[in-house]
Amino acid sequence: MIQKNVPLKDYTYTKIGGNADYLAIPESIEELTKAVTFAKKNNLPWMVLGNGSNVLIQDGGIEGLVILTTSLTNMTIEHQLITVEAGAPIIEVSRTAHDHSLSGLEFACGIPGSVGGAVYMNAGAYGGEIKDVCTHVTVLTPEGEVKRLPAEEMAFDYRTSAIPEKNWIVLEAEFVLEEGEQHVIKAKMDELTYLRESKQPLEYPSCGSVFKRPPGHFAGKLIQDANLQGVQIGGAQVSLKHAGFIVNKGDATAKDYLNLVQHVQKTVKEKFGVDLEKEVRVIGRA
Ligand SMILES: NC(=O)C1=CN([C@@H]2O[C@H](COP(=O)(O)OP(=O)(O)OC[C@H]3O[C@@H](n4cnc5c(N)ncnc54)[C@H](OP(=O)(O)O)[C@@H]3O)[C@@H](O)[C@H]2O)C=CC1
Ligand SMILES: C=C(O[C@H]1[C@H](O)[C@@H](CO)O[C@H](OP(=O)(O)OP(=O)(O)OC[C@H]2O[C@@H](n3ccc(=O)[nH]c3=O)[C@H](O)[C@@H]2O)[C@@H]1NC(C)=O)C(=O)O
Repeated sequence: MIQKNVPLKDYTYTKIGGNADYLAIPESIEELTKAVTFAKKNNLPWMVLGNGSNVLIQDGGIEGLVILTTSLTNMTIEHQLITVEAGAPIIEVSRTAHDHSLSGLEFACGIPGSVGGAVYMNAGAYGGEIKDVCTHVTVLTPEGEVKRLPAEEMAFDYRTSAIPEKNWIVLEAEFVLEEGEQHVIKAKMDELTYLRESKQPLEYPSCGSVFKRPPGHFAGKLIQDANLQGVQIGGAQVSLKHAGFIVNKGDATAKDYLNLVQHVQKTVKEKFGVDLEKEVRVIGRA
């Protein structure tokens, strides 16, 4: 079940990154807990990877065990409640909600992450956020306990939650939605898909927004106004379509990407006095 020295770049949206020392792809929550036990027994650090849409894995790869959740996709629907395992794509949950005439997850119809990743960072788009609909999260604690916790204990905020600090692994999330009319739900999803496709460079590998919105500003606008669009280091380029994205033009390394991130941060700071904080999670060995 646990493989050694596995390339990770095909598990990420940027198509960048070195190897994991160990990789587990559990097919059940029991197998996931066994993988954590393996890491503990062997004194290895462990981390979770979902859809790989918000990470930049460095070129030296990842020490210890990477647990990939993408095979944990069970979902049940009971009236207005959807209960779903961490590895399911949030896009699938959004589609299922539509199919059952449930409203509240339309905002997530184009969000590329897994349920676990979306909960971990309180994913949001077009005015909606996970915290608007998530009522409970079942987590595995570092001590090995499985706990079903109310959303209040997640401390959801703009692109953050309590999960990283507590070192919890999300196993399952519960979403409570409202009954709606299917054609209205569909119209909203179509509108958001149109907006996303017309504004974001989905034709190239990337990790979405590289920076958070600085208070009072939009990262993309600042980067555009600093004339940074099209600037390229190695294979990493500030997108010509949306300046808040850095795209991989084919052969970018994590080093290229991070050098460009630094260049953008420095230039925006010099021109506008604003600090751009990374939204993407940079992990692994340089
Ligand atoms: N709004 C948008 O358009 C976009 C939004 N995003 C959002 O970024 C997020 C990325 O999701 P995804 O691609 O699945 O995540 P990733 O695979 O990119 O993982 C990112 C981090 O999330 C943590 N994580 C992932 N799954 C779990 C889990 N089950 N339990 C605990 N922590 C977990 C890991 O933290 P650790 O290292 O601490 O283990 C990991 O480093 C989503 O919220 C996605 O919606 C991404 C791109 C565009
Ligand atoms: C892509 C992600 O999420 C996205 C999410 O899809 C969109 C849509 O709701 O809103 C956020 O982007 P964003 O802050 O860049 O929002 P956008 O609506 O695209 O742009 C904001 C403003 O900046 C302007 N803008 C944007 C890009 C650009 O090159 N130039 C520019 O001037 C836009 O015209 C708009 O007035 C999320 N990012 C963050 C960090 O909050 C992600 O999390 O990875």
